[in-house]
Amino acid sequence: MLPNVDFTNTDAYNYLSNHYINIAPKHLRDLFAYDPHRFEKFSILFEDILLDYSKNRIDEQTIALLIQLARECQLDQAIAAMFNGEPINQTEGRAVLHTALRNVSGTPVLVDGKDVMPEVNAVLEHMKTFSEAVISGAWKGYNGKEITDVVNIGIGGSDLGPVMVTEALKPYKTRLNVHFVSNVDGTHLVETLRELKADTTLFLIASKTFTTQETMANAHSARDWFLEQGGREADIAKHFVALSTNTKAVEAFGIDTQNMFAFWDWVGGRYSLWSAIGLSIVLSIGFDHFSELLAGAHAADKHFKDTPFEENIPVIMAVLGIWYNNFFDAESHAILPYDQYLHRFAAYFQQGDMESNGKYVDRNGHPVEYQTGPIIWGEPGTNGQHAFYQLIHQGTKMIPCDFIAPAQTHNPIGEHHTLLLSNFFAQTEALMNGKSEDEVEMEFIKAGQDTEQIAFLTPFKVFEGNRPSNSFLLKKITPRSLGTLIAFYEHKIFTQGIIWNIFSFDQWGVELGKQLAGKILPELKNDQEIQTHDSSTNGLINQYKVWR
Ligand SMILES: O=P(O)(O)OC[C@H]1O[C@H](O)[C@H](O)[C@@H](O)[C@@H]1O
Repeated sequence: MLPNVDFTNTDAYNYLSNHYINIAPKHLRDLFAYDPHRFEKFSILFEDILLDYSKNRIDEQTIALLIQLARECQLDQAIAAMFNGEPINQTEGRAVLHTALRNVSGTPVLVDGKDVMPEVNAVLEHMKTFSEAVISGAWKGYNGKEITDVVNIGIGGSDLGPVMVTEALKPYKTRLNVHFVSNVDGTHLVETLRELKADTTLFLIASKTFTTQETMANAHSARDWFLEQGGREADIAKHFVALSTNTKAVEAFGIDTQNMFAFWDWVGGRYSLWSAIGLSIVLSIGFDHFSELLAGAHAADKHFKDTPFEENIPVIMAVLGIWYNNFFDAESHAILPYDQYLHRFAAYFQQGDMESNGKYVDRNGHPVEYQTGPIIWGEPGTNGQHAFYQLIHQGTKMIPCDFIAPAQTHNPIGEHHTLLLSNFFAQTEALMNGKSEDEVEMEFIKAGQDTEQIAFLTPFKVFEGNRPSNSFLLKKITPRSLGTLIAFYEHKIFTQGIIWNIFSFDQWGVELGKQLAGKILPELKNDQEIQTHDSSTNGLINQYKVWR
């Protein structure tokens, strides 16, 4: 079972509250000036990933107290409970074992006394043989042609992870073109299918529950399209496979269960890219690269489980987030990859983090009296610099940022990568140092600006700095390093959920909208004026009925 500690009642929280008063007025520039060893003290190298967290508003005592906080919240016990397959997702009565999906060590993992690894490995073997057949062209469509295009139909966790990873690992692409359809807006499916041919297209219907409205609607329309384009009912087995935990619903849809890739209720949707839901990834980059992705994540799992908290990357990421969220009142956290291939990384962790820790009820069922999960957002650099960085540099909100960049690019053309990396280094330095009044004035004087203009313009050109960031420098984005990085973020989210004493692995908050949409749907099927809702909802629905 999970521990149950109100972190605001711990000794560490008390100490941190006092310590905050001491740290808050200090400028990072000064902290660096006082201590030339900050980088050595506050950075961790793991394989080909360097985390530099020295540009945070911390000193050694801050980290010691934050680690004490994690200890007092019994994080070690919680980690053991997760890895041991205890039903830590208590509101759904389930274990949380995405770590078993990448347990390449072969050691048994028990759920209710049963080792799940043989089943995990059997599905992986199925994914291997199937993907090899499709990639090699041995798997033929109904006209005897090779598959050229794969369309993954899924949403949320059954979409975002595979999209993010296939984009991130495009340099490893097989000959298959993999597409993703998630939105129930028909435009998504129509635009995706426009260029495709039924006899060379393979559909993956990806849904843990196989009941999700959007996915089922898209799957049925994809099947209609397939039949309209010349495919027959008997050909469906060659062109539709299911990735799901729900065998009955897969059968009811008409997919041969031979072509079903199973996973289990102990895999959370937003943690499922490592499971059969990753089949689109396997088809996109090949099974060997997928195995490396799993191995990278497994290495991160071992690091998280076995490393003292002081040197533990996910724990450090998590407690720094707590420091800003609960002491500095930061509301959001930006993820800023300086790598075009990682352009969906922040979007992926919007679900990963916000669906996990966007909760106001603690593990006792009581409303919390403190802040929980932050708003996660971000876009790749350098694009973001020309869009929203203004607010990060000179806005009124504190936005802790994670900067991520590879030292080596997959596309070394001209000076591009050096230009990119110069921006990556410059941004964290600028956020940290800022630019003082003196510096601004000196610049003006050098440029020959007149005194009146200098007095007027200086305040706008000053950057207060002292804005915190983490830097992840990776040697290169490879399947292994990406797997490790994703798993670090997953464990960060877990750690924060433990400290906030919330359940990170359910998502009841998405149900209300679904229920109400279900109620409204039949009301849209006639032309009668609606009066069953509040005046706003009635007004909107009735105007829609006039215009449609
Ligand atoms: O995989 P599915 O069962 O289709 O679920 C898809 C998604 O829908 C739900 O609304 C949940 O909020 C997500 O966590 C889940 O990933």
